Amino acid sequence: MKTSKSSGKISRNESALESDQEPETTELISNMHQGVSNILVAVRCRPLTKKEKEVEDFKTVQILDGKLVIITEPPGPINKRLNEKKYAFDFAFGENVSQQEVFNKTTMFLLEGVLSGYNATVFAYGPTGAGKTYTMLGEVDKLGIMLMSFIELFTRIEVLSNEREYLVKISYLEIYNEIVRDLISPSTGYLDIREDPDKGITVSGLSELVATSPQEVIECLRLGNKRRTCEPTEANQTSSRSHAVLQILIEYREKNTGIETEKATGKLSLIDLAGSERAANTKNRGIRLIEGANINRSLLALGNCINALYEANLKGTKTYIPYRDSKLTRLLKDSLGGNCRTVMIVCISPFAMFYDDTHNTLKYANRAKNIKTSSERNVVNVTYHISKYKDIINELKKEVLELKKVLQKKNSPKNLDGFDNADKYEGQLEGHMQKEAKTKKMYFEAVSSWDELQEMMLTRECELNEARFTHGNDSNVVVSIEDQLGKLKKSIAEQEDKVGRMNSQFENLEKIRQEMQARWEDLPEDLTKTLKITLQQHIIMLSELENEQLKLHEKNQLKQKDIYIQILQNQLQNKIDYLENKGTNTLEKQALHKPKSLNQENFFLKNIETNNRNKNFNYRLQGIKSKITYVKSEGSLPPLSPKYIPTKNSHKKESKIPRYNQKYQEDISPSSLTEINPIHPYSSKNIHKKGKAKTKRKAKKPFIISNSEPESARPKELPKISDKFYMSPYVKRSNEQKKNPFAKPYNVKYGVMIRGIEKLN
Ligand SMILES: Nc1ncnc2c1ncn2[C@@H]1O[C@H](COP(=O)(O)OP(=O)(O)OP(=O)(O)O)[C@@H](O)[C@H]1O
Repeated sequence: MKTSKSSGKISRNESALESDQEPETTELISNMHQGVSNILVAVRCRPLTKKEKEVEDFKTVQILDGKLVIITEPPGPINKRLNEKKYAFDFAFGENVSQQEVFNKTTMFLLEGVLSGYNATVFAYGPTGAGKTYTMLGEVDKLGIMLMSFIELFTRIEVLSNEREYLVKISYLEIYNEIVRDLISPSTGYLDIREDPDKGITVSGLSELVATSPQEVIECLRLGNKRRTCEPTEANQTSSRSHAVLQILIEYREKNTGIETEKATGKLSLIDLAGSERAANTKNRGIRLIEGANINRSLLALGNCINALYEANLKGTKTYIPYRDSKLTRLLKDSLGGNCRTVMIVCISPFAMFYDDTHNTLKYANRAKNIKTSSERNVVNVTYHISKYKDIINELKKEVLELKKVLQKKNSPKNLDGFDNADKYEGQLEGHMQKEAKTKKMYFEAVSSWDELQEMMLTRECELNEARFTHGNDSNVVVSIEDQLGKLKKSIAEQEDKVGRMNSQFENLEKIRQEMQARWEDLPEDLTKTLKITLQQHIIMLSELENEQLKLHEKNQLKQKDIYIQILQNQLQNKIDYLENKGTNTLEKQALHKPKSLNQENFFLKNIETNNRNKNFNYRLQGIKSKITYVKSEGSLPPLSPKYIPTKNSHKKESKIPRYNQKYQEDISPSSLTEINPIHPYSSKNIHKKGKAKTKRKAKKPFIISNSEPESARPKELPKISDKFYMSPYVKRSNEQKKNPFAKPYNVKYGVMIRGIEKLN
């Protein structure tokens, strides 16, 4: 036998179920399992008995397509025309349908549920002599639903015994004249029907027999039926005068779980009702009449309950259901509207004399089929197999995740009305951007000031050199310039500190900005977009600011190169002059020029060496380029190197390198360089403002330093200026951020000049 351990489902019986059941049954079963409908109504019409055929062989009932019941009013003296009514049911079984087929279609599918903790009820309803007992209990060799259910249940339990421990208990009672009696132990007397909050409807004191095989149940039923109140009536020679209720309780517990599991209980109620009858037809008298009244009373109550359930279903509202009107309805409370899957097998007779009963029965049945109830599993103590716990845990995990998401959404500002928090976040960003922009500007200002100080220092160094050359080392002018240089160096060091502070301030602000961005993730999508766009604009603005600074710096670098070229040209020219004069001039001339030229030459060579060793010289050249600007714009003489001081011999110099001749003569004319101004007259931080050395400039003709100089006119080799000046990493990053402004920024130093400061340190 094939079993499925993991799912606990019954393979053998499922396949048996599939093979035995009609497709429409599968649909009905599916509907019942889904709770679409919890009541299945089947009609079974028995054949005419011999006796009936002798009286009247007209059949009032016809079954079509296994679902349709056509009832025809027998023709009489008044109604000559045949009057037909049609009713459709879940199943309609004709007179030739076997017991097995009825069981397969109406009861077999319930058993799986019963074995898994659901309640199910099958009851036969109908007028007396219509075949209820035949259907439920059966006859010799024609077993009814009760016995077939037992046989099937025990077969299934055997299959499932590897996984579950089952306990089967049976009780058998009758309701006779509104009295409940135990059919297994008749000595228990009359019993009470009670409603237990946990167990549902129970009969107190009812004996329960633990059954281990179908044979035990057959024996029990045989004994019970002997005790059942049956009397011959006009309608039925062995008429059941009571409602017989067989209940099968199935408890089970999962095996081998390793976990203490709880038990589940399924209950199958199989009911053979007493026949509904009309006193007129039965011709009962005395006790039979009272029996009939009680039977009809309980069946009437059953009919009323079915009606009420039908009405409630139509209205979709809660309606009072008169279960308490009879013992039967009290007992069937959870078989009709409660926690139960119910099958009502309506037995009818085609005998013409029972036409009215048959018709009324069909009307009830028609209402009953519209009842929908909600079925629940009896989970007093639910037992699960270990594999099911895994599924449950996974489902619970999913549920927890979903709930967390819901909770997050609920707590998130996204759910606050619209953009309640938009102002707050926009305000924060605005404030932060202002801080960043301000800090960045302050940083650039600090660097510019530092640059200016560097420029001044270079100027002073040039002046110092000149002063030493002109006035001697101990002169007042030299001492004064040395003093100024000392102060300048101190200011430069302070300015460097300031630049460093500004830089780290900006870095901190950047971190804060990143934290702020992270907080935006939980905001409404539109708000996040707005904030990101605003931030993007801000970053672009910063980049533009940085680019401007870079452009300025590059421009200065070019000018510095030009100046440097010019210095080299001068050196070269001086060398040439010196060599030319060496052979032709007098010894006095040589004495006059040689020391000066050598002095100048040493000064610049020293600077070139310094430049090669570190980049200080670059910064000093930066200072020089500023001077050029002054020279060009103001026509003032730059107080630069002694190189530019003309020789007293003012004859036109002829370069031996022809390509330099013209330019050199234009640039350095003797008349324009007769005097030098040792103090830069326009420096904003001119510490010599009040100095006595302030003199008026006389020279008008400045150097013409132009970047438009043809390439061929430039010296082939220039002192290298570090690549780092051509592209700021910050600008690089900003360009990337233009593409993706929210890309994670990598760790860089900001600005080009700060690097220079580091080098200096
Ligand atoms: N489907 C059937 N095929 C053949 N015979 C049937 C069928 N149904 C009922 N009978 C026969 O009809 C007679 C009456 O049936 P049964 O006793 O089951 O009726 P009942 O509804 O239980 O009546 P009551 O309510 O009075 O107990 C019996 O002799 C039974 O054998």
